Amino acid sequence: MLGYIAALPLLYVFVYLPISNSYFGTSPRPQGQHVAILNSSLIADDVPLSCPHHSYNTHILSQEPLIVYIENFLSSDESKHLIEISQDKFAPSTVSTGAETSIQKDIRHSEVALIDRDDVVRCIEHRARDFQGWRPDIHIERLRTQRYGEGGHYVHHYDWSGASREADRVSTFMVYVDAQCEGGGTEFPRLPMPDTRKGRWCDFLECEEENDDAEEAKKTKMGITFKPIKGNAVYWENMRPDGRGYEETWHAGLPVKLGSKIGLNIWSWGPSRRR
Ligand SMILES: O=C(O)CCC(=O)C(=O)O
Ligand SMILES: [Fe+2]
Repeated sequence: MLGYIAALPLLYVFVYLPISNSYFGTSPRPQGQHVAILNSSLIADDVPLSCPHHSYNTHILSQEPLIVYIENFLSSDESKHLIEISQDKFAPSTVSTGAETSIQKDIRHSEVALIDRDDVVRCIEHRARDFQGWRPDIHIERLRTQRYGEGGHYVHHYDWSGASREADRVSTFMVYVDAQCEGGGTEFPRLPMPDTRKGRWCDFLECEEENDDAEEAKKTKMGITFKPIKGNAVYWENMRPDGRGYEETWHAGLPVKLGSKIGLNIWSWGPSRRR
């Protein structure tokens, strides 16, 4: 059972084709190399772009699957800009089962804006590709902001689709662009709580009160919730090396109880290793 995923770009034009010499002229390429054919919802390699210096802090939550918390992924000017360019584009979010795409507010209650690729946005795309080591085999899906009002939420789901043998969403950046809200955390019920005595996890995760019972405190607790903190991001890898999705990445956008939250989805597509 795949469950619901955020509406997918048109897959049929994003097919990883084995490169053949006849298609690409005479220069021979090694067998097994692949190339993506892109449509307007996936971003092709770009002309070089000069981006202002930007720095962020990283905190590794897990190595397998790789999950990294990124402080200051966006500057406050970038967040402001993303909010501005999204305003007149927000439309009700959809969910997709693979075959069908529909609005289902019991599953996903929010609005999404497919944003234009101006220079600020392209520098954010560059940052996301740079973070992933400029992997030549991945392509970023057109960026979308997502706005949740009171009661807005997204039930537990995977970001990977499993729908195509050729390509999948190999990684996710969940970026908090605005977070003037109560509630609205991003919950991963299948991830264990890290040792909160090490690192600054309670700055970023919902933490329980200190437990005086030493035995109780030692037990590993399952389930973590990232607080929505403006400018910060959670990065995770969706796919195992064998091509299956990581079940640990099952996650939800918890209901916003008060106020509103704006997220930014950065999804990278890469060749599927499924057989
Ligand atoms: O808003 C969140 O916290 C999660 C959003 C999400 O999982 C998604 O858009 O795929
Ligand atoms: Fe998600």
